[in-house]
Amino acid sequence: MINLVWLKRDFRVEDHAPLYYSQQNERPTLFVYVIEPDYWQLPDTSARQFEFIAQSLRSYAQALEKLGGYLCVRMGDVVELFTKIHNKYPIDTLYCHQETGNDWTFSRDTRVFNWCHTAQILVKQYPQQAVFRGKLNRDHWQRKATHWLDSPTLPPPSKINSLLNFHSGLTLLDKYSGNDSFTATEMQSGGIAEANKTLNSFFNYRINQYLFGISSPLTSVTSSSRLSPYLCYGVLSLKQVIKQATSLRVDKRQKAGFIARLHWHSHFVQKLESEPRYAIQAVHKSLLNMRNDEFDAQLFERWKAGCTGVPFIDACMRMLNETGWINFRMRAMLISYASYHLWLDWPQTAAYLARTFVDYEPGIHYPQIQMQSGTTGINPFRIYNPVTQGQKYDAKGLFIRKYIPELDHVPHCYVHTPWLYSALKTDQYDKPSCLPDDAARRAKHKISEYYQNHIDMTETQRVIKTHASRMKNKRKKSTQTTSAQLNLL
Ligand SMILES: Cc1cc2nc3c(=O)[nH]c(=O)nc-3n(C[C@H](O)[C@H](O)[C@H](O)COP(=O)(O)OP(=O)(O)OC[C@H]3O[C@@H](n4cnc5c(N)ncnc54)[C@H](O)[C@@H]3O)c2cc1C
Repeated sequence: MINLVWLKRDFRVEDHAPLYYSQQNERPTLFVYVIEPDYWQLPDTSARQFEFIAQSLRSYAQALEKLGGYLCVRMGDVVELFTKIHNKYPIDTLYCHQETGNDWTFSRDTRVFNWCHTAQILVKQYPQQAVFRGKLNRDHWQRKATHWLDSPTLPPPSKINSLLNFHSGLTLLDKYSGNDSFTATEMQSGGIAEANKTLNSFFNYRINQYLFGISSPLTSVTSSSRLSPYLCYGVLSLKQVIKQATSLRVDKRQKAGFIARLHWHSHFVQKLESEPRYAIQAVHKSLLNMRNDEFDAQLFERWKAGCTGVPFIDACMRMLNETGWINFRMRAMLISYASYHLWLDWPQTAAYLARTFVDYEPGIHYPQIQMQSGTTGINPFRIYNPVTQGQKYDAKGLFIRKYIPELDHVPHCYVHTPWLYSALKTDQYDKPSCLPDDAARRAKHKISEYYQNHIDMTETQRVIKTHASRMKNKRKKSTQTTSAQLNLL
């Protein structure tokens, strides 16, 4: 009999519960990662995410080998592959981390665990965030989360009892099985060494600029921690990063701002875990049909390509397309612009953004998308003015000029509003379909009319009870001295 460690989004050897606990018995262990072609066909997945995973898995294989373990990579359906393995090497226990993914991964997990049950294989699943399965009362979440985050982290095992004595199938990582070629030319690299390098540079130097720099797309590239892809694919342990951050001797406000966001990670993922509908439908049931009667495909294409005619929006989208990352405020502005100014329903825009993000984490992504699109029914409308945002966070227009060379010749006073510059030819850079102020006015009118006529307050109470943070009042007090970004939540 063997142990099977099933890797999903957890490519590290430190604080890795499945790896650690699988070595507490005498059985040899097989470490498996399965490339699932059906997953990589989904509209919210992309080649850039696969590339990051492939890099991280290669580095994981090296780390495992140092402990005496070897990695097996296969491509196909997980249940079919596990059945084959089980026929050859009977599996006693399947060890894995709990995953809060999209609808597809949830049904895949259900199939795998049902199969284990039928084949009488024991399943040991461990959380890697402060996220809890099953019906959860939000009043108790904070206490449970604190308890879990305070519990000790696990060391890597000193030695691995491996079934294999060689890595198998690593070359499959060179063969992406998805349906797009959406790679990012300048994306962050995956792997344990890269993760540690990023973490160390942030903790040793960059954290001092954290709250000053995170709002602008220019400065956030270095001021923000840039840990998101390492956290979402489990190259770093969230718990370990929180513990390390807590013991840092740096400016208290910078440290508190960073740690607060690490806690938000689990707070948001818990929303999707508690209500998986978040990924497919408006969470407030009265708002299910708010935007579904009109979807302008042409506007959608212009938004995706960074060609809406509004320079700050377009520069942000082009940066995202090229690098696979942009800061929080600009993500919020991009989706808000699509949902309000362009009145595009969020499921398609959310899938596109997910595909652009190397750090796509469904549990953060969908709740954020719905908050910024006004479909939770409990968050205030966030209709950003892209011109004033641009003037505030890119006062000199450097960011715009970096990503929109068509505007090189436009005088500085028009760089945020080129539609006012009469010498601009439309074959160089399009005019917006509707001026931002007019589009915002129209959206406010539509949304308040819809809310007035359709909102069911019982449903609003249900959403508050299930999902709202119980930290609200405390947080409001503390934000007065920290960052304006906190107010967005
Ligand atoms: C529409 C929208 C979609 C988003 N989708 C994702 C996503 O798919 N994956 C993702 O990791 N983040 C997502 N975010 C949250 C946030 O933008 C990113 O976590 C952040 O920009 C990543 O950069 P960083 O690691 O340098 O962040 P830092 O500011 O350095 O934060 C450190 C970590 O805290 C967590 N964090 C930060 N902000 C938030 C937040 N608002 N909510 C929850 N956790 C947070 C992340 O794990 C992040 O890596 C989204 C935000 C919006 C508005």
